[in-house]
Amino acid sequence: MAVYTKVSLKEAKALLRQLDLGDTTALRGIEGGIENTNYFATTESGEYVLTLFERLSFEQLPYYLQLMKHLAQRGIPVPNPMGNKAGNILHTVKKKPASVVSKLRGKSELAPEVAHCAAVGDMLARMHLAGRDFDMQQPNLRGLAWWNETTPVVLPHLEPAQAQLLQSELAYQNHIAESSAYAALPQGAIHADLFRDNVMFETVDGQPKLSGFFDFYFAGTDTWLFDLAVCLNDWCIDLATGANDAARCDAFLAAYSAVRPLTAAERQLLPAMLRAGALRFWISRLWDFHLPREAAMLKAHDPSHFERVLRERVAHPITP
Ligand SMILES: Nc1ncnc2c1ncn2[C@@H]1O[C@H](COP(=O)(O)OP(=O)(O)OP(=O)(O)O)[C@@H](O)[C@H]1O
Ligand SMILES: N[C@@H](CCO)C(=O)O
Repeated sequence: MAVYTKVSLKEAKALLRQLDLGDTTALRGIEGGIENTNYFATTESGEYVLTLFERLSFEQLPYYLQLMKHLAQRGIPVPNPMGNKAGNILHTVKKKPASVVSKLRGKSELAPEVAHCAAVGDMLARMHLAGRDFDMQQPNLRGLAWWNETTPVVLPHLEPAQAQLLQSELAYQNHIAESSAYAALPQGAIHADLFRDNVMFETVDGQPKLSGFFDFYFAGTDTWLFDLAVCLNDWCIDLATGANDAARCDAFLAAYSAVRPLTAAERQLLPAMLRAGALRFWISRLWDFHLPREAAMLKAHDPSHFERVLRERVAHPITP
């Protein structure tokens, strides 16, 4: 259960009252998640999520919280950070950085169908456009520089064929990043980790309705195409084999492009970015698996999944 730091009802009441959210009537620890301490809080004005950040610092958090606030203000369904009278959205509880955000309705859809993929594609494009006038910058901390730094750390743990694939793919991505087509890719604030478990859906009139994107703590400034690729690699593949699912992929891309048509450079580089998206999570999973740090040990994801996805993306490039 992800409650590393216990918060009493009294402590929660004090904070939520300061945020003008009314009296807190219930506080319940949330079991999912491994990074942070999370509670659902019910107050007279609604339901909220209280998070105590166990790893991210006071310096790192403003980018993520301000991005969520910015997107929420522009109608993108994301948790909205609640501010105090002075407008501060980063709080302190038990000496740890803390936030109180609106609770999203619904639940994650872990076996998405075409309709779910279309809904995520549509909202992803809207989110990218809504982020255009967000004025804070932070590099994608799990981008190319991190892949170059981390590859030598994980290489000693790999079989020769895996090491060869990892090194050749990294060389390919460094080469792509130098190209003029890459330089032409539109950039902005991206989520960078929008997997099935970071999106909520509710059912309205028997139909799935997207009710929110959350967990923005890998967000950063990067190409919109990379964000799209990360999504396609999770929402639109067969998890057992890593193979592309053409129907879901087409639906995702069509819905995204209907809101923001892809540029020529984006269409050209989609196959390369699908490989980049697989490489990013292969490396991070290898890193978590072979070099575990405290909390990450609790549920290291299977690295071989993204090795399979990468091999599929190399063997069967898709053309948008
Ligand atoms: N704003 C929100 N609205 C509704 N539910 C939320 C919200 N934020 C978090 N949750 C619920 O809490 C669970 C844990 O949150 P989250 O996944 O962000 O955990 P974490 O420990 O902060 O990060 P990680 O997923 O990286 O371990 C989610 O799976 C979701 O069910
Ligand atoms: N979505 C990531 C975990 C959090 O970054 C993964 O599946 O490896």
